[in-house]
Amino acid sequence: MLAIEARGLAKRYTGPLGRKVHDALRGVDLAVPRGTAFGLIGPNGAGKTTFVKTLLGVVRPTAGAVRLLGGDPEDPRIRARVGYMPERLRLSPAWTPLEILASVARLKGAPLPRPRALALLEEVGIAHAAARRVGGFSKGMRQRVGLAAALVGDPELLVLDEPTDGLDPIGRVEVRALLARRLAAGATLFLNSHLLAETERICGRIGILVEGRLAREGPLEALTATSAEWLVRFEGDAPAPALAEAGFTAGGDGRWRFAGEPEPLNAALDRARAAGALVVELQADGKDLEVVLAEALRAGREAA
Ligand SMILES: Nc1ncnc2c1ncn2[C@@H]1O[C@H](COP(=O)(O)OP(=O)(O)OP(=O)(O)O)[C@@H](O)[C@H]1O
Repeated sequence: MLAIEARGLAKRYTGPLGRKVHDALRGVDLAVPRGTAFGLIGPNGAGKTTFVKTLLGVVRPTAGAVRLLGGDPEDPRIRARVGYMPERLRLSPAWTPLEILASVARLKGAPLPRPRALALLEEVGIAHAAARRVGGFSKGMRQRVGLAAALVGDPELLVLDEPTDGLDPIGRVEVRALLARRLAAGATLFLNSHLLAETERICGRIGILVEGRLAREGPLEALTATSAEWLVRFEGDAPAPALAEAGFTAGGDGRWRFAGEPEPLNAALDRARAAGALVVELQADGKDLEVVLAEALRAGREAA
């Protein structure tokens, strides 16, 4: 079952008299299965926010179609099952977090007793300010209120545009843990973020949007994997000739390199251990998301 299904999604923003302004989306196909976490990344202006708004029926696509949780994103019954946190939160300054949650609950037609609202605010770490006006809140505090608002009604699909923007490092860890709990409970996460490390930690599947097109899409491991290479650190006085004999080559940084699939790697590690070596660190030699993004950008611009 799919949580999100986009087919041939295109969005052309037009100016007065229909003059062409910008093709923000140029035919995006995407399927996100239920219960998974998907991260959309890409440079400024790539069309990420337009994509999210199109998903949610906030922006009408020029061409193509979207299904959310098997239904129409403009259907209020579908909307009630989706939690959305926009990139630019507009919170009425005179309202308190409790009042904001109550109003979201009314809009969604979801009952929200006060203890449940307080529990939500507790979960995002803002319960201490539950009855204070948000006008005086810091960016991080506002962000937490926005996240609590997105969680009203325990949505099956959470669409979050830059959810950790403005949060301090502890706040980021807390939000990551919260998202992991929701995912474990069966929710689907769709994250739009500039923070690659953040996306890498939360999402199992990644899409890279470049100039309105999905340049790459797939499981994180597949996007970041190089050929099967491993870096191993042995305890200081490991016998170098025996390591070379076992199939390792010196990496130059104190680590040893092994090229091969997990099975031959383990056999080589067994040989090294039999010769008295002790493994203290083992790492797959992959690219990080930053490198993958840079490659996708280069390829996308060369193709354009
Ligand atoms: N309402 C609008 N009218 C005209 N052009 C728009 C409108 N909204 C967005 N655009 C243009 O569409 C393109 C994609 O914008 P969008 O906000 O979707 O990108 P983004 O990937 O979310 O960028 P960022 O990472 O900077 O938030 C940009 O060139 C932007 O200027």
